[in-house]
This record gives sequence, C-alpha cells and structure tokens, in this order.
Amino acid sequence: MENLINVDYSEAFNVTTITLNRPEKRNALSSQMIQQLHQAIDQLHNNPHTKLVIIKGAGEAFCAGGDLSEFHGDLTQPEALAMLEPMKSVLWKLTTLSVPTVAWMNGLARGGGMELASACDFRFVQSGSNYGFTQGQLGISTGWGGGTLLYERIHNQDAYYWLVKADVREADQLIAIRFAQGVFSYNDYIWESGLITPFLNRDIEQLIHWKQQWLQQFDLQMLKTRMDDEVESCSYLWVSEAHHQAVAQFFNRK
Ligand SMILES: CC[C@H](C(=O)O)C(=O)SCCNC(=O)CCNC(=O)[C@H](O)C(C)(C)COP(=O)(O)OP(=O)(O)OC[C@H]1O[C@@H](n2cnc3c(N)ncnc32)[C@H](O)[C@@H]1OP(=O)(O)O
Repeated sequence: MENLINVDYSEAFNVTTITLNRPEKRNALSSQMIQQLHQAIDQLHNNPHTKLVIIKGAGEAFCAGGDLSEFHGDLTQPEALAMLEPMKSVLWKLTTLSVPTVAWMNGLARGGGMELASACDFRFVQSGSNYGFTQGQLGISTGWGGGTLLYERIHNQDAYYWLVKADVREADQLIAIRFAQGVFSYNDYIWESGLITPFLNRDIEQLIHWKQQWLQQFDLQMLKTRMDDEVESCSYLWVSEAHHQAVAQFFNRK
C-alpha cells in the first residue's frame, strides 16, 4: 500500500514525526490516508520513548482538508455521517494522546486541515502561508470535531466568528488570535527551531505531566459528545444544494 502517511522516530530527540505524504494534492486527506493516520497514532503506544509527536505536511502545504473528490459526492446523510466518523476518531486520539502534540503547519491549510491542527496541543505556522476554516464557504460546517476543539484553543467568540466567516488568514493573524503559538520561516530546520527546542529540553515525565494537567481541565465525556454532535450536524448539511454546488465549482474552477 502507498505510504501516504510517513512516520519517523528520532532516537536523538525521542520525537515521532508524522508526515502527510500526498503533496500533489496538497496533502488532502483521503480515506486511505485517514486509515494510515489511525495506524500511525495507534503505533505510538508501542514506543514508550516518544515524548513529542509532530504532524507536518510533505511539499508546500500542510493539509488541504478532506478529499473533495472522494468525500464530497452525492452521499446520503447516514453515508456522510459514516464517512466523517473515522477522522473524528483520529482527532480524538490526538487530543487525548498522553504526550504533547505539535502541528508544524509548513504551508497552507484549509477546512479539515485546520481541524487536524486544532487537535494538536500546539500550532506553529509558516510566514507567508495562509490558513482557514473554510467549510462554511462549502455550505457545510466543520465535520471532524475540529470546530469543537477550536473553541478550546482560542477565545470562544473568536472561534464562533471564524467558523461563520470561514475566511483564510495569514500566519500573523493566527498568532494574534492565539490559534498559533509561533511562526517559522520557509527554510527553518525544524530541529533547530527555537519553537521545538523547549520540548526537546524536557524529560518525557515532565511532558506527560503537563499534558495530563491540560486534559484535566476538561470533562472529556462532554468534549467527546460535543464532537459527536458537530459531526452529526455536518452530516445533515452535507446533503445541501449549497454544498454540492460549492464542490462542483471547485472542480470546475480551472
Ligand atoms: C470535515 C473536513 C471537511 C470535509 O471533508 O468535509 C473539509 O476539509 S472540506 C475541504 C476543505 N478544503 C478545501 O476546500 C480546499 C480546496 N482546495 C483549494 O482551495 C486549493 O486547492 C488550495 C488552496 C488548497 C491549493 O491551491 P493551489 O493553487 O496551491 O493548488 P491547486 O488548487 O492547483 O491544487 C493542487 C491539486 O490538489 C488538489 N486538491 C487541493 N485541495 C484538495 C482537496 N481538498 N481535495 C481533493 N483535491 C484537492 C487539486 O484538485 C489539484 O489537483 P489536480 O489533480 O492537480 O487538479
């Protein structure tokens, strides 16, 4: 099977890097990639030395979201719900992972790509790139639980407005709204970046404690229910004419 998800463990740093490897499609997530993401995250539990997980994209993009050609056909509401569930499960696993997670957003992200980033504990963005929860422009809403997680990452009023506005924003705007915790340049080498160094300088026991402390803020059952509700709502919007027209417009754009 094609390696659409690459997993690299650094012995030197005790860090596992998961790379979305479909650059020709701006790392748009297909069902096969989502399946491989599940496997990659499940494998993390087999390596007790991993103290940080970094998610990044291959090529010039971080992640263009769900695969519009695969997921956005004429699905019924139940079919849409079933199609959305697996990636919601990936976001849940990432959110509740026992060690810190970083989204190294080395290029543009749209829609579900932003939801994937919202499931990470920290987000670092690339100067000159742009990012947006653009599902609203497609006649739908966030559909993997990442909208729920956005409310836990930035001020709730800002989260609500971004989801409604569904606009694309520059790296510095993501810092201003506190969605991102740092900005790096195009040719910054991740291991030499001052953004990652603090994690490298800490022991796994410290990092596990801080992650546990973060998660203890939440009623995790309520958080999961909110994510479930989000996905179900999106599945009803899936069958809207606005959604079908928006997807057709994308593929007829050239
Ligand atoms: C729950 C999550 C939610 C869902 O699944 O419902 C979503 O994530 S909905 C999808 C949200 N994402 C988008 O709407 C992004 C759509 N893509 C774009 O706006 C642009 O492609 C962009 C800005 C990501 C990149 O633009 P650029 O000019 O750099 O490249 P191209 O547009 O020429 O694209 C290159 C190549 O990639 C294919 N592509 C890009 N995005 C997707 C996607 N989301 N699904 C499938 N394929 C995608 C694009 O079609 C081009 O392929 P090619 O064969 O070369 O025509």
